[in-house]
Amino acid sequence: MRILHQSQGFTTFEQAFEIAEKSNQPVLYSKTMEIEAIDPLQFYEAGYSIFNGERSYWQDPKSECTYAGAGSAKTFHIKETDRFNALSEQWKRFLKDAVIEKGAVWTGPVILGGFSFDPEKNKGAEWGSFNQGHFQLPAFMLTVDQYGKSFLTVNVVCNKGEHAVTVWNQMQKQKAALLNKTVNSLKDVNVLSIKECQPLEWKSSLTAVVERINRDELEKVVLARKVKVEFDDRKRSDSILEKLRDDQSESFIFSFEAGESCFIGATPERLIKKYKNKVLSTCLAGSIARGKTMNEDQEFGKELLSDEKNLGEHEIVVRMISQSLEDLCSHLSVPDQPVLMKMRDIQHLYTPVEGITERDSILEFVKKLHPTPALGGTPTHKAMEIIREEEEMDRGFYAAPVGWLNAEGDGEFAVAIRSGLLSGKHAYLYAGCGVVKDSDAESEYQETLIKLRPMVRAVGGTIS
Ligand SMILES: C=C(O[C@H]1C=CC=C(C(=O)O)[C@@H]1O)C(=O)O
Ligand SMILES: [Mg+2]
Repeated sequence: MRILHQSQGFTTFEQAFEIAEKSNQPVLYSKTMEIEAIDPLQFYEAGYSIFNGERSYWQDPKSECTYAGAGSAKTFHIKETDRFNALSEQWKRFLKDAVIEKGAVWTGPVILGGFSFDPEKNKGAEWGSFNQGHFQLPAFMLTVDQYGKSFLTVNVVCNKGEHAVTVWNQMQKQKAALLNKTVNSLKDVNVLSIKECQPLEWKSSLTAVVERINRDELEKVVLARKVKVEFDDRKRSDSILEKLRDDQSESFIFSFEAGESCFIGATPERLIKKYKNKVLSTCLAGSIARGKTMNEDQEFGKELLSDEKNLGEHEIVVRMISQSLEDLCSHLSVPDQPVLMKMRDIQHLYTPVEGITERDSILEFVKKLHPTPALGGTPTHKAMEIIREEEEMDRGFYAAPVGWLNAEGDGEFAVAIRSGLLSGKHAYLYAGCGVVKDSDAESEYQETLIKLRPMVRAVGGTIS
């Protein structure tokens, strides 16, 4: 005799199998329950032994909603160039017959992941696991809401021919293992070297691009570069997340594992947030260092707020984002002036843009907005051409949309700057800067150094 603690959960679980049996299609079963409060990072770490390579993490700056995912009920490997529509269609199709017992607002089936920056760029070998889009529906997803309440969503794909009791028992076993796991302290991994990839070539290419801007070929382009870090062993994303959480609480903190690789970072830049009919985007461009004293910091802030070069860099982003959102929103509110956003190492010009919309899916907004001139340039097409020509590297998911999406089409995406790729005993860290007519190669280079600092520090290194 099989002993099974049959609950309401099991009855609906069986229903999902019945639907799968009849339709001959996989059917998602998704159930959420409130659980004892748990630190999402502890949950992420607990997932390591069973689900290494299939974990995800997302935290917004206000910790309104934090997700930690362990295991994959379904991975969406997006290969199509039109990656936003491809994911949208696959997600809708996948949810068609789903049986969902949703508990609270940020729970239920949620996919987490990101897209490539530019599908037309030749793929770098280090980005091999990520395709044009990589999203995971976690088998076990922890949600921690703004009040600190914790919810566990369990997602199972039910297939024709499978035995409901067997699948249920296996899921219960994994759940118990995950929630009861004690986490050991992480082994120290040392940085052997940090190498800036072709910094001199990057500076000369930037100077050449400024000349093209002065010849009116385009108005702005963001040029990025890469730093390669070597460790004496594999660096675990858990320890990096821990540092980013301590250091970068004003940022979106994310980690997406794809087998042996992991894309991880702490970005201050929201692309779009959608909840029901409300959307919010933020324009972030124009930068200056933090001061060493409070006085100096305020002076730097004032200087940034009145600096023509930086205001120009910023205004181009506000213009493009406002125009793009106008097409998708019935009402839009755009402040006249930027304000400062201060992070540990850097301060930026910041303009929030809010709108009201009738559109169903956040992916429509992602498609319309990416790449904004904070990461691409303007005119977009010309800027992308120049990035393809001038940058020696493949950006992969750097500077591209990363985030999450739920069954209602709501979600939040940020642009993945201040980020890096973990691959084997290496990490590749990225930073870029907005190049405009008044740009100077040396100061743009210095700006990228500042932007690299949080990730270099988080992997255990230093950079000047
Ligand atoms: C492209 C990056 O930053 C963008 C976001 C904020 C400020 C920027 C700037 O001032 O150049 C960039 O547009 C990066 O950090 O890699
Ligand atoms: Mg700049």
